[in-house]
Amino acid sequence: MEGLEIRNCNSKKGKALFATRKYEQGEVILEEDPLVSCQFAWNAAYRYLACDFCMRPLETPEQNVRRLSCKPDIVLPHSNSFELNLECVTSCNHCSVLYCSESCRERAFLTYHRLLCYDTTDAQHPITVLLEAWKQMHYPPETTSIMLLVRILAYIEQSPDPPAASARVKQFCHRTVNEDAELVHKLLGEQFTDQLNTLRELTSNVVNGDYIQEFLTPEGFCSLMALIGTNGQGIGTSPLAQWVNAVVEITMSDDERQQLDLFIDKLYQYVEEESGTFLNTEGSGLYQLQSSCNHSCLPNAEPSFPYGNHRIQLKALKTIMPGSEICISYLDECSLQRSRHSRQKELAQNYMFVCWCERCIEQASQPDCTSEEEMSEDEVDADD
Ligand SMILES: C[S@@+](CC[C@H](N)C(=O)[O-])C[C@H]1O[C@@H](n2cnc3c(N)ncnc32)[C@H](O)[C@@H]1O
Repeated sequence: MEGLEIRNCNSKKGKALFATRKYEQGEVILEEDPLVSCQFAWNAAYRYLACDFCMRPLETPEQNVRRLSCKPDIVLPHSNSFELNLECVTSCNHCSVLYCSESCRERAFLTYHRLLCYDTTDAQHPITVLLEAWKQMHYPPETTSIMLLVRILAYIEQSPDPPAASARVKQFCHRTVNEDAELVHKLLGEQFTDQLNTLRELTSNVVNGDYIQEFLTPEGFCSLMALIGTNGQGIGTSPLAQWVNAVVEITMSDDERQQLDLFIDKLYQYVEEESGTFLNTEGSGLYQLQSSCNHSCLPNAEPSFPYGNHRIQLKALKTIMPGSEICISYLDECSLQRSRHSRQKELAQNYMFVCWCERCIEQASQPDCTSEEEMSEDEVDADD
């Protein structure tokens, strides 16, 4: 971990990632693969075809946009600017799960799949039953997946050194028992206690063993749910988004560019109309270094998925000096432009913390400039 260190930041933010050397704007700070990752259950149900291990798309951008927009005749120009090698696609030797390569198949089997191999067409199989229960409790847009939790448990249980694997999992952001319960309540809604018990029972039918007993108690399971809710990083590997990124780089006349931009806007509109919420992130993963990155409303780094799979890259948005904390934004561009009041509200509602970033601390001493529109949204919220 050259050039970086994880250490305690303060009592408000907990652990944080710090630079131990200078990073120039645009420089890659880190790249890492997740401990485990998985597709969201609803995305899989909508046949979002991706490698079961690394989430690389297993369909071309054209196939992807035709399916998501329900327009089978759409033709994407410059399709050759996006290469998708589907020749190496393979499946598990024992079940029908698909992988983009032999290497992903082997790594999945070694990490968790040995314990989770099952006939995906068997409606009675404990994994199918668990996924169906999860889908009924957690409608899109999903923010995490019960499969991520199941893969963590299988990862510990089939590890050559289960206590060490369990310790690695426990290093992720930790909260108190009450905070865990509050977070899971938020994740599952009003029925949370019953639903948590159902999920716990169904999960222990899927994966069980000596080394994971502590995670299958009511408290341990709640804590693991909070762990995936707090640390799960959304993974975006949409082939359509990758095609858009590739065509933006092509040199063309202003006229052609304008036509192409209009065409892209229309594509997104079609997709949004048919299956909007399935477009942006297709799953989530648990990253050891990345998950120690705190949020800032003035971020100095940005994560992306440049390889079209679950490998994350963190790049500097500005020059970062040694000793500085490296922060990303948990909010989207649009929310970042809003007042402190609105940003704090969104972070509290979606991530359950009060933001102590530099920008919020500085703005706390100034009069809040919440717009009338934001105020009236708050009033609507308050009425709810
Ligand atoms: C993915 S973890 C980041 C690492 C975390 N600080 C730790 O100690 O493991 C996300 C959690 O960090 C804390 N956090 C992140 N950004 C924060 C901020 N700007 N202000 C206060 N707490 C923050 C919140 O508790 C949040 O749920």
